[in-house]
Amino acid sequence: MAKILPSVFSQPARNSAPSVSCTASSHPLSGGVSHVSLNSNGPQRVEWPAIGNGQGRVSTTHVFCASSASTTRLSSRHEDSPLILNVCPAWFYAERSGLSGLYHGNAKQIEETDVREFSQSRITEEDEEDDREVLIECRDVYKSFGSKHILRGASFKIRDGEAVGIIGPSGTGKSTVLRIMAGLLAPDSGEVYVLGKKRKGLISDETLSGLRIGLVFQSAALFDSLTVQENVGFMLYEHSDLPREKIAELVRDSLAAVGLKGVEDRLPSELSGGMKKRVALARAIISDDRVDHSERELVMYDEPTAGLDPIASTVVEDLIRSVHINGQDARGKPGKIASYVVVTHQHSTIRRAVDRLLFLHEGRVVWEGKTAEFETTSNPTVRQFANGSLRGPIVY
Ligand SMILES: Nc1ncnc2c1ncn2[C@@H]1O[C@H](COP(=O)(O)OP(=O)(O)OP(=O)(O)O)[C@@H](O)[C@H]1O
Repeated sequence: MAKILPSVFSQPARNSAPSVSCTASSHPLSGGVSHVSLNSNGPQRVEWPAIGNGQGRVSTTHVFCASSASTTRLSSRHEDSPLILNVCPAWFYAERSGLSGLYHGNAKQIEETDVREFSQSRITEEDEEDDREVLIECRDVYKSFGSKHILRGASFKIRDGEAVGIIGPSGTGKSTVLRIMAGLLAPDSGEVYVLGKKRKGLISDETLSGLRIGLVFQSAALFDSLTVQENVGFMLYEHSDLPREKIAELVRDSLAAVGLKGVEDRLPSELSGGMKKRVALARAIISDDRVDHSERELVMYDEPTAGLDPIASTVVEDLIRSVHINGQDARGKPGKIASYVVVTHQHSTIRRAVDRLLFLHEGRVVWEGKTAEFETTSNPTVRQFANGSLRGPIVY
């Protein structure tokens, strides 16, 4: 029995049946758990290897699922967020940040009883897989609108330099998450950390956080009565003392970066849907070039390709990539925007524009993975979504 994790063995299994027991042995080098055996109801005895890093502090998460037929390693990652729990009614051995234990239940029971507890590990915890700075972290965020409980314990991190997609069924709270990250909406409970500092209110209450956050709305949200020039340069006209000619030059540069020329004097009503989205993108990336560009920047796009034909979508997807080339801004100058988040439903956008995905379902992140894993994961919720199937855990 592993000494380092006494809680695993001393605490009663949740919702336990009397015949379940769990044993483990220490890894000779790391001191972590190297092997876990689960003896569950009936004759089957399931065993599986576990990789622990022990030493009293477990930063790696391992979730194992023991069904009567087989034992599957569901996940082994370093995230604080809850893992793939929407899998099967079974026994789970979950090890994370000192909150290790043996759990039983179907997805609902697991999520409702244990996920909040899982996400309580400290923000300062080292991440062994990805040590890039965390720009924004949401921890156990809840948000309701009246009686509609939209976010129910959403936890995730966005790191410096990442291109992250947030996907999931309609109405699951993706745009709500973006607005909370952007500081336009306050969570009912849970925390949002910006560069490791807990946000206390909305963005309007904040002193400089060191992170510039841009949000490109789904509808492009251009001001109808302003020209493209005025829309793109809006922030600089309102909040900088730059001369008008200089703003005009920056607007021109930003529009050129999204492939638009000579549209400065047009009104939004004179643009196609794709052009409006590009203008919104230009508005998100424009900035006063006298400002210290060592300040980090995160741009968030809410369904940037919704309503566009496949080719126009490709143009916008590639633009999103290109304006975020690491180490360069939209005008090819050194330095700022390298991180972005895209909420999308479109497969092409998932494939082309982002590298990592967060899958939001019923108000929580139920799956995270690289874009390539989206097509191959066995997670039934993601599989159903990827295949557009009517059968599966997502109920319409
Ligand atoms: N300000 C608000 N007041 C009341 N209800 C709201 C508000 N904002 C969002 N909602 C509701 O919260 C739910 C989640 O909305 P949200 O836009 O975050 O979902 P989504 O996952 O982005 O959906 P979609 O993919 O369809 O755009 C919806 O039912 C929506 O009607």
